Amino acid sequence: MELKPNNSAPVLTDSAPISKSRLSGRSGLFAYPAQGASFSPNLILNIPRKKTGVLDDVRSSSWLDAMKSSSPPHKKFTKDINNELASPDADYAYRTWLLNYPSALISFEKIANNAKGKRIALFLDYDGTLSPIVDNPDCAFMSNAMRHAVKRVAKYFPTAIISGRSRDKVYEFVGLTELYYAGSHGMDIMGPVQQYTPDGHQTSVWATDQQGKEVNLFQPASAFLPMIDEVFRSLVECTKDIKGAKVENNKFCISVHYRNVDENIWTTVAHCVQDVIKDFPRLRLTHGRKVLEVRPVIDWDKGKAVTFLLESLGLSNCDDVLPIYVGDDRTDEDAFKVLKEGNRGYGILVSSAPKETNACYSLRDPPEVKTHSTCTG
Ligand SMILES: O=P(O)(O)OC[C@H]1O[C@H](O[C@H]2O[C@H](CO)[C@@H](O)[C@H](O)[C@H]2O)[C@H](O)[C@@H](O)[C@@H]1O
Repeated sequence: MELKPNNSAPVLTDSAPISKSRLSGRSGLFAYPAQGASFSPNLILNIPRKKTGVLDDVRSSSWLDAMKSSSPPHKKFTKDINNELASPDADYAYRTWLLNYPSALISFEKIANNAKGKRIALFLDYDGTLSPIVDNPDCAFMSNAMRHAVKRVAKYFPTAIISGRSRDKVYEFVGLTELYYAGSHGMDIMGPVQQYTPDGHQTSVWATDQQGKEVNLFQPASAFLPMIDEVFRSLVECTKDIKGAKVENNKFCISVHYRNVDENIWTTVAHCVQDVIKDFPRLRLTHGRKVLEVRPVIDWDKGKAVTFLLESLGLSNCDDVLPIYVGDDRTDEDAFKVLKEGNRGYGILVSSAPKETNACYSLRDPPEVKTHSTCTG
């Protein structure tokens, strides 16, 4: 990929010390010259982390509870899909929850009426939304029918995928050139060349995509690349003897999967992760679906990525634009919140179990997402 820096080159604004050895000697890893790499001061999050006591956190039951509750047991997408709701109690709870978060399929007419005269902008999560949750993260393929539905919808509406995966990986899975892609939970956005410069974001560069088309690359955490690489290698090393553990490099963040690890040793996984990151106060840990995620402490998330893309597309502050975000995970809540707070559009949560959410509607699983996309397109 050829990169062409535009006029608004990143500024060196490292407001807090970071060891020189971690930044030096690895400039080749930067997507654009390390000289221009930035810790944008207004993006740095101030999350105090105690140096001691980190491991105590892991030992506490709240950690284990969070790990246990991070994902319902995934279902095989076969005919017994409703087995999860086999218990009458669970079924009742789900139907009661649906009163507050109605099915986007059943509410399709209402949604279509709201969208009348408006331009829809569609944002989609990948894992658990377009592809089913499976044991091996490398095999989370989307179906051809889903690909076809997304391709069709993207013909009519600007459509972006915002994933926790690396941007390259999610593109490899989806393979559609007509979409915009944001990887690493929105920390790696390949969007349109901006006719409109999103407010206060000076760290974009022009680049060319696989087709040679000019695009805009926004990577607010680019200065963290050497650190992420170093931590990735340490995590691989320290989890190598834990059967079933898998460390995935998502470029600007790292996933440590424990879905296939014996539940009795989940705390061992958590210990390893805490042990590695305790010396990196600029990294933090979050929970995903049977996964611990290590990411830079910057004020950036999927919600900010939605705002950024809407601005880049010239679609923000327009009354005639209706952004819709479809996602299944905690990280998607940031995007639901952004749309809900500004009353700008709405989120659709993909879940087959009741969950607290900022979304307005729900879909049960990826097959329902496909049906909904087919209706929309
Ligand atoms: O933002 P997303 O596109 O939803 O990505 C979030 C994480 O998804 C992947 O992990 C999850 O899906 C795997 C495949 O189904 C599953 O095995 C794993 O347990 C889930 O956590 C991906 O591997 C992660 O890197 C993403 O951060």
